[in-house]
This record gives sequence, structure tokens and C-alpha cells, in this order.
Amino acid sequence: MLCKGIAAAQGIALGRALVKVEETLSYTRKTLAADQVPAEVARLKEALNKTNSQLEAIKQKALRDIGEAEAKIFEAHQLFLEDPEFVGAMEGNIENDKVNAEAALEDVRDMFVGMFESMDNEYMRERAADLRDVSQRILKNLLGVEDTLVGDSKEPVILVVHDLTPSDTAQLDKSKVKAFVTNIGGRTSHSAIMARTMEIPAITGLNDITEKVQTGDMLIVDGETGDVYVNPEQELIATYQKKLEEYEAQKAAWAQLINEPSVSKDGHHVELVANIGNPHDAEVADKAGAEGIGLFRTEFLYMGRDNFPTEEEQFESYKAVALTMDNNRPVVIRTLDIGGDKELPYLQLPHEMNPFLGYRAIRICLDQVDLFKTQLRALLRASAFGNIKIMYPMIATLKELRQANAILEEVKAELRDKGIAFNEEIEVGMMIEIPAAAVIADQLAKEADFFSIGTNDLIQYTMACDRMNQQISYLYDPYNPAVLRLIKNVIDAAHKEGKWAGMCGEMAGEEYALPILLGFGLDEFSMSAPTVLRARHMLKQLSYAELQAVAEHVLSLESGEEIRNYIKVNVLDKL
Ligand SMILES: C=C(OP(=O)(O)O)C(=O)O
Ligand SMILES: [Mg+2]
Repeated sequence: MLCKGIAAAQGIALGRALVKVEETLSYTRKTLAADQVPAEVARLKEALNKTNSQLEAIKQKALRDIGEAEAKIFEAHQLFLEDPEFVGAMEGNIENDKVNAEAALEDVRDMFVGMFESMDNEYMRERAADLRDVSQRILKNLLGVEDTLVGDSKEPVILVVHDLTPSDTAQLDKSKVKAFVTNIGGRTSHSAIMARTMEIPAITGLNDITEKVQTGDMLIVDGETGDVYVNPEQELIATYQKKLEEYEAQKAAWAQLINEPSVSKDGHHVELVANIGNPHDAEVADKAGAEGIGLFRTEFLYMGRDNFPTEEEQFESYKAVALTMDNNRPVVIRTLDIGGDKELPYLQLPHEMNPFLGYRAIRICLDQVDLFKTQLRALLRASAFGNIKIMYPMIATLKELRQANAILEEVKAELRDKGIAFNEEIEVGMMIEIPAAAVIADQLAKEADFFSIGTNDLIQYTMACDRMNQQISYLYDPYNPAVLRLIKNVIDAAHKEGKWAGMCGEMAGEEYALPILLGFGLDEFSMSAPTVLRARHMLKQLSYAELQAVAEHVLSLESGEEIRNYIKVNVLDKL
């Protein structure tokens, strides 16, 4: 059986399925005799300690493998275990009501969750969700239930789940999980982006894979095509085993290119840079051969915590990235892009019918100027330590660009007055992710130093198709002629004004996109770190001169399917 989903993270995996459905934890409410109380309190404390150690281990793993922002999620969970009101209430229930620890836990949890949820405040609702999570973990420890997605199966497995939260993804151990496949989610969802950083093949949006597959079934996961084969024929297994070996060999060959320049067969140079969410990612990108950072999503510094990061905290993060990217390598740092699918509970954004079309990103920053200025000050100060460039997200009009630049000029003047160093020549560019901006790119190019095309959003806004909704994913197509024409327009407009154009949407790292974008003349390609060397390898085999004609022809084709097919036959199959 073949199931088709969304190729969320590249790579191939063959192995046995482990289908994981959320288990219900049952226990009996007991009334204790007075002399049983001390032992019950001790049992609770033991479970709390165990929970704390588990969370500490997960936090350290997240810090090592993914990043600080993700690690903070678990730190917030740990705080509950030290909260005297929460812990004291549970002990009180055991002592006064003479109930067992499980019952005390659930009563206290329900009381706090009810209280948080009744506050009609996004931040408190998040706290309620956190408390549910922690309580579930404590309950498992009281009941002696294993806390692991994969248990202790001897063979590494392919995880089959309804959905994976970012915290689930952070916990995955690459030596135990070969790949994961989920019912819901898209290619640009947070856990998909994390899977790519962790190099775990992943397929999302399979609808009902948890029902079609049983634990122990043999699976083939093709992270290039989004195909999952369930109990395939021996012949197909052999084909994929060969593909897997080839893929591993290819990876070894790509690794040879780590210090090579990114040039095409005929000597055309482009920049291959990485997308990051925190300073640790920059180190990963450096080791993966990135020539710089094309997108630092700074909103991750703001997420998973209780209040705004200070200017000092931000300055340290930006400076750290600039220093990692030594030798004047570019570091494009995007100002806060919160809203849409990225919530910030303590900012208390209004509830909206269409958050992706709402109060988000630069719209918030131009409205809450102090918030914006704090970030700009930190960015300018860090620019004294490396080749930092500032980038605004979600610009729709020339007026917004001018407003943002005017605020930036104010901040620069304040720093000059105080004699604080920054790079006076700092480049200031903008994302092109709203069709309106793509259409007036000629006007914007006169006032922005560079463009970076954010296809993740540009596609959803051009096609009126939610990037998270797999039901209409046939519309979410980077190769749709409308999307490609906008991209071409943006690149041409930048070049006409002598500016450079890059791309930091996920499309920039796609095999089919590289020849087209190269032919269009894109100057900078920003992608997940593990994709950089593959792109460099491919680039070396491509001729810029030939691809200009190919790309020109692509613009006359009528559908994404036709375009992909044309690229396959005329470019990819010939490599
Ligand atoms: C890079 C982009 O930004 P994000 O994915 O953070 O919205 C984009 O929209 O393409
Ligand atoms: Mg975007």
C-alpha cells in the first residue's frame, strides 16, 4: 500500500512501524488510613523528583540538538514542580482529604487549569496547557508508566503518530527513531522545520496513517517524494535499500564540499546560506558549510518564556551569531515576526478571525514602537561585531518600509548621541512575502538594500491557501506559474536598482527550484543547514548560461506539474 503525504524532511528510511496513540492513564481513587499518609506524600515527592530529572534531561537534549528557545519550554515545565502553591496543594489534599497521590494530583491540576482557563487570557491558557503536560508526566511516574515515545524497542523504529508537538520532536533520539510520519501538519510547520535541522526524515499530512498502519508493519519512508509504502514487496525494499546506500554515499561526497565556493559549472557564484532560529543553530550551520545566515528568525528568542527578552539578552544572541559567522560572512537578522501561527502569550494579541491576515510582524512593530526600538538597538549594537544586516518581515507597502526605516534612523541617532558603536554602513532589507510587495518590487527596490523572498508566506497569500492546511495542499505549490512570475519580477526589480535578491522560504532548498532560481538570477539561497552541501553539489553541475534559457521557458508553461516535469526531463535527469 502506498500513502502519499507531504515531504517534510529529506532522507530515506526503512524499518518497522511503531504506532503511537495517546494512552489513557487509569487509576483508582483511594481513601487512606491516617498512618498511610506520610508514605503517600513521600511517593508524590519521588514522582516529582523523577519528573524533574526527566525534564532536565529533555531540556539538555533540546539545548544540544535544537536550540535555546525549545529548551525553555521544558524549563517552564520544571518551574511548576517548584511552585509551592501547586506542590503544597497536592500535599494538603493527601494530608487533609486522605486521598492517594494520583487523585490529589488530578484534583489540584483541575482546579488550577480551570482557574487559568477562566481568565480568558492567551498567556494563562498556555500555562494551563503546560500544567496539563507536566501533570500527565507526574501521573505516568506515579503509575510507573514508561515515559518515552518509542519505549525500549531494540531496533530503531519509524514512528507513526497523529501529530508531533515541537516538544515531542525535541525528545526524539536519532538512534531510536529512523523517521516519523504523521496524520496532520505541513512542510513549513515548526516540527517539520525542526526535523530538517535534526536530519530525521519526516512525512506529514498523511491524514489517517495511524489507522492504516499497525505496529510491526514494514515501512519505507521517502522524504524526497512524501511517499510511505506499507508492507512493500521485497523488490521495492531492495530498490530502496540501494537508494539508501546511494544517499549515504552521496552525503559523504557532499561533505567533501564543505570549504568549496558555491559556483556553477560555468563559474557563476551565488551565496548558499542557512536559516536559523537561535545562536546554537548558527554553529550547526557553520559546520554544515553555510556561507552565512540568510534568515535568523528572531521570534524564537521571544517564544517559550514569560516576558520579552531584554535588549542585553538580544544583543548577546545577535553578537554570538555574528561572531560564529566570522570572516565577514553575512548574517541577515529578521526583526520580530510574531503573529500568524507564531503566538507570544505575554504579548496578548487580540483574538482574530484570520491571524495570518491580521495584526502580525512589522504591523505590530510599527504600532508598538518601544518593542521595535529595543530590538533595533540590540541589532545595531551587535552590528559592530560582524556583518549583520537587518531585514523587516511582512512589508506590504512603501509607507511601511519608510516608517520602519524612520524608526531605525531615530535609534541610530540615539546611539550616535551616546557614542555607542554600530556599523554605519549596515544594509537594511526586507522580506518579500506579500504579493502586493512582489508587484511593487520596482518601487521598493529603490529604498531597500536587498530583498529576501519568503515563499512560505508568498505562496499562501498568492494562492489564498493556508500553509498549514493539508486538505488544500494541491494549491500550495511553489512551482505554480503565478508564484514563479512574482519571484522573477522581484529578482529583476532588485537587479535593476543594483540590489541583490535572495530567498529564505523553504523553496530555496528544493532540488527542482535550484535550477529555476539560478536561471532567474537569484543571488542568495537560504535553507536548512543540512541542505547546503547538497545544493552546492548540484550547483557545481549546473550551467548558469543554459539555465537562463530554461528558466525563461518555464515562465511560459501553464501549471506546476508541467514545470516540474520540464525541469525533471531537461535538467535533473541529465545530472
Ligand atoms: C521565510 C519565511 O518566513 P516564515 O516561514 O518564518 O513565515 C517565509 O514566509 O517564507
Ligand atoms: Mg513568513
